[in-house]
Amino acid sequence: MVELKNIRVVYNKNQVNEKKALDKFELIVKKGEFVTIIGPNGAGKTTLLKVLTGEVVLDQGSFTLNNKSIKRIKPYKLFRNVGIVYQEPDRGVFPDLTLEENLILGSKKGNRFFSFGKYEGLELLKSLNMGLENRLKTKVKEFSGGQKQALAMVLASITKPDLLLLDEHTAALDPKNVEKVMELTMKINKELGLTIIMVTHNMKIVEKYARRIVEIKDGKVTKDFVYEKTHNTEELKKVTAN
Ligand SMILES: Nc1ncnc2c1ncn2[C@@H]1O[C@H](COP(=O)(O)OP(=O)(O)OP(=O)(O)O)[C@@H](O)[C@H]1O
Repeated sequence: MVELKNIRVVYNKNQVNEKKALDKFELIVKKGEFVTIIGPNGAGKTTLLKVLTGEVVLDQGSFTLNNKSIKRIKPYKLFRNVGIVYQEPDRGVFPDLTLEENLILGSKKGNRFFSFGKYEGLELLKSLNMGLENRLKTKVKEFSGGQKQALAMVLASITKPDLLLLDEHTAALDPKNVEKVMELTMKINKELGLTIIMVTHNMKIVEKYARRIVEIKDGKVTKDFVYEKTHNTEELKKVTAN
């Protein structure tokens, strides 16, 4: 479970360009939940993800992950407990290594079992039918953006982090690959049971895949509701119209 209480993050504190990016920010995410974060530019979405990865210092408030205060988790531990996939497919993979080497490095036991070729995640990748089945020995830099991003998702998930963050992870992909990567996202949530917080500006994705939607504006949660596709499309329309 993720618990953010009364969070304030201030950039450039005590300078003329001081900016409160999050203020009195509250969010609780249960284990296994899939939460979609939306909001206008500058609302504080990326800052929220930076709080969750431990990249920014809290000016005020507390963040607990599975009942442990992050103040007591060492940064390298947080890195292991929180996975993140960014917009740019190259950021989440090792482009100069082969698919097999990427999977070995990404696996939990990667280092110890390197020579035995043990790795996880290949079945998940194969199930997407993205043409990766027979490309274990191919260098990842030769893959398409969609293939790389699918691999980045798998690498961020196979260690089963307590939390998986997705920062506009489909924004650089063409519509076909957006669908594939979202299919994988839902599998990772449902089949691996990972808790996911996804930031997106893509309202088609919101309409098709979102369940709980949290809207952020001016550093605060302004809406938080479960999107029942048949029931409250009006609620979603109100949010997306802004
Ligand atoms: N490193 C920084 N130094 C100073 N101000 C910053 C910094 N990072 C973000 N900000 C400011 O904090 C506010 C929140 O930014 P943030 O990047 O979290 O918003 P966002 O919702 O992710 O926006 P976008 O959708 O455009 O990515 C903005 O006003 C932004 O200009």
